[in-house]
Amino acid sequence: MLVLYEYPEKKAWKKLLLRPVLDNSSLEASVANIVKEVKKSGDEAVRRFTSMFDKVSVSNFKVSAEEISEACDLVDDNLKNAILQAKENIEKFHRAQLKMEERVETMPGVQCWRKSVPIEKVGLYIPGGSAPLFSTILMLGIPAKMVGCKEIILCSPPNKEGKLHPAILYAAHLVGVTQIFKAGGAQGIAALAFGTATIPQVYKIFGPGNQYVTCAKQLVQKDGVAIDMPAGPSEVAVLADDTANAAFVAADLLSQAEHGNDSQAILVTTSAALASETKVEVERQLAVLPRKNIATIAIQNSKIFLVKTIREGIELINEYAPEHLIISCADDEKIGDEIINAGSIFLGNYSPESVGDYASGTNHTLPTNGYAKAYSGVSVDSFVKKITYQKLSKVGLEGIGGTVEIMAEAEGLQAHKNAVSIRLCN
Ligand SMILES: NC(=O)c1ccc[n+]([C@@H]2O[C@H](COP(=O)([O-])OP(=O)(O)OC[C@H]3O[C@@H](n4cnc5c(N)ncnc54)[C@H](O)[C@@H]3O)[C@@H](O)[C@H]2O)c1
Ligand SMILES: N[C@H](CO)Cc1c[nH]c[nH+]1
Ligand SMILES: [Zn+2]
Repeated sequence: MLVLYEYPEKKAWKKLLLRPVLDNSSLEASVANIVKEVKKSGDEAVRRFTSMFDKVSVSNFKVSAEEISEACDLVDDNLKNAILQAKENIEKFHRAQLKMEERVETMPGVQCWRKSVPIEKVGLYIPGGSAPLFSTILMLGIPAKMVGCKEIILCSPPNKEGKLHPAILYAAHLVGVTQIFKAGGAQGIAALAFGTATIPQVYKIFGPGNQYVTCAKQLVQKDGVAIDMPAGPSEVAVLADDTANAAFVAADLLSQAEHGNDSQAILVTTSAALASETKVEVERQLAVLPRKNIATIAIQNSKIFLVKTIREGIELINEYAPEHLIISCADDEKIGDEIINAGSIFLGNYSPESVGDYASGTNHTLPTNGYAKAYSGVSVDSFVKKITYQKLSKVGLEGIGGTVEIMAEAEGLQAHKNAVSIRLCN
């Protein structure tokens, strides 16, 4: 049952907006142990934790070419066509992000420019604990391939038969993943971070996952591996006025609630009528969901906030910094412009969040747990490094040299000054 908070005071917001998290100390300790073991014992530890958590013993983590071709035959044409349509839109949206930057002459004879260089080896984590999220492969594999990453390594947890879902293998093959491994959870992340005899080490790890996966990504960063962002349990916030439709709002809240027990959905509204109708609708729609058990727990962690004005609603949303925000208000675009903290925004009554999850073109790998205050979702930029270049002519160095000499001297760094002076004297 969704809890309704009527006109909560601002000073209470922070506490009311907390996400449902596992006890952090025990989570970190158990994930740190898994990471340490994989670093020390490689494949043996990955195998051990796979039996422990995925309840299956896997002799060879690597997915063979035969397994891929068998899986491709198993995916029906309807699903293949849907995946192809989604792929086309995701490619279109991400291709528009590829921009060549100009050379800039900051002073006569001083040229500076920046070039995007693909990260050579990337690891894609594809969640598979409670649902095989093959759509995430499109979200990560398409931009990785588009920018030219050479090695694209995919890890995902095996099912009880020790296999990956056929659609995962089909999508991975379609986007050009180079190697696929049946290893999930914190052990899969650690394998990508340190490498094992079977699983190659990568330079950056991408992808969402549950709290174990997200914690592992954050821990391996300390060993010098980059990560995209903390993309943990899914969440959605809806900001609505009395033009919203309660049945649509309830469906949107449930669409994220069904991801996991620790997902969260919140409704912020100025309409008391919408608040109570949505409560009823959520119960009605929830009762017939196949993942009712999961969504029910997530809904218990979810909330409705009745606020006095939309302005107050905007402030509350900016404090919450949701992964997804749906704005179902008459002034959707104007309100959207005032949101400063959100991963991805869906405007109006006909933009359900699940369209962004699969097929509109935007990326669904997004910051959760308030990280949208500082992080963006995955984009083509996530898969490149930007190298800056500069070239000075003699005239250029003559023009800028004095400035550098004065600054270097003021910092007490004589050798820096000398590198300029020696050239100006010759
Ligand atoms: N933020 C985003 O962009 C985004 C996108 C898609 C999905 N998600 C989220 O990804 C998550 C997927 O979670 P999932 O569980 O279905 O799949 P998952 O693949 O992330 O995690 C499954 C793995 O967790 C590990 N695990 C389970 N219990 C454990 C325990 N007690 N100790 C240590 N490890 C354990 C196991 O190794 C298992 O293979 C959901 O929370 C969903 O909301 C987020
Ligand atoms: N809503 C998830 C991101 O939080 C992405 C997803 C994949 N499949 C369905 N949904
Ligand atoms: Zn989703």
